[in-house]
Amino acid sequence: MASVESSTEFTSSLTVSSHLPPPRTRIFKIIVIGDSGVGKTCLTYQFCAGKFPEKTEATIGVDFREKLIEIDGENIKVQLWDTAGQERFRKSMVQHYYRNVHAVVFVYDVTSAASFRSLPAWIEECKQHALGQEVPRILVGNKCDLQNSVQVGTDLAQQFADAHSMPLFETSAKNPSSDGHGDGSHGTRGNSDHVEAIFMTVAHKLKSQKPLILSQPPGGDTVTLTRGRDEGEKASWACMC
Ligand SMILES: Nc1nc2c(ncn2[C@@H]2O[C@H](COP(=O)(O)OP(=O)(O)OP(=O)(O)O)[C@@H](O)[C@H]2O)c(=O)[nH]1
Ligand SMILES: [Mg+2]
Repeated sequence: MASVESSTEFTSSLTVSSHLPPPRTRIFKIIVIGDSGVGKTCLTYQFCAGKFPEKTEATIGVDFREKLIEIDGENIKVQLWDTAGQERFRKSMVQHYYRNVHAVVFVYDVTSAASFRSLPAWIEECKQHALGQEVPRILVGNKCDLQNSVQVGTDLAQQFADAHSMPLFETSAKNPSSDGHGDGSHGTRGNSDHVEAIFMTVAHKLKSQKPLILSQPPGGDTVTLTRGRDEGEKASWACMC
């Protein structure tokens, strides 16, 4: 799979080697997990294609969707892993979902109390795959357009999100500008969150967590790009699978 390396802007105080490779696009791997039917495929499609898919079928294994975005002048590829909710379609793939993942999006359906009750099991799966605390997680309640069928109130979802130190977003993959059904993580909110804003928030968080640091090797006059943390993390960024 493609390697992930870095680029950044250089400050004028540093001498830059003319042998530096051309800037490459960083890739953020974000997995989207939750029960079958909660709308993971629709959410990822809405973010990447900008529309609601006319028809979806249960995801088998995983579908990849990518979108190139720009944050503070840096091009970043957001790679969404739209995972299968059905156990039989995911069991051989699970270990690949979690390998070198940068962020996790947990999705439930606001019209399905069962999908909300499943969240602890999804969190447990993350734990079993030894996901580090530094990996951002967010909680998304989808299908807010179905206001008359809501089974999971914002207060309950917010309590759960707080207990697990995750921000909560409520949205609709179908109608991103539909009215929400109450107050959310951001205080009083009359509208549901836009799908695009949710994934952009995750990307911003990742970018701020993973700054590119310019360092000058002792005695050298060239600039080395590092990620500022230990080698293990650098390796995990350099290899997707
Ligand atoms: N009204 C409404 N329906 C939605 C929304 N998001 C998804 N759906 C519908 O919910 C059903 C399931 O959506 P999917 O995106 O395929 O669900 P999934 O989570 O990917 O399911 P698996 O691939 O089986 O894990 C489809 O019929 C969608 O049209 C939404 O925001 N509002
Ligand atoms: Mg799907």
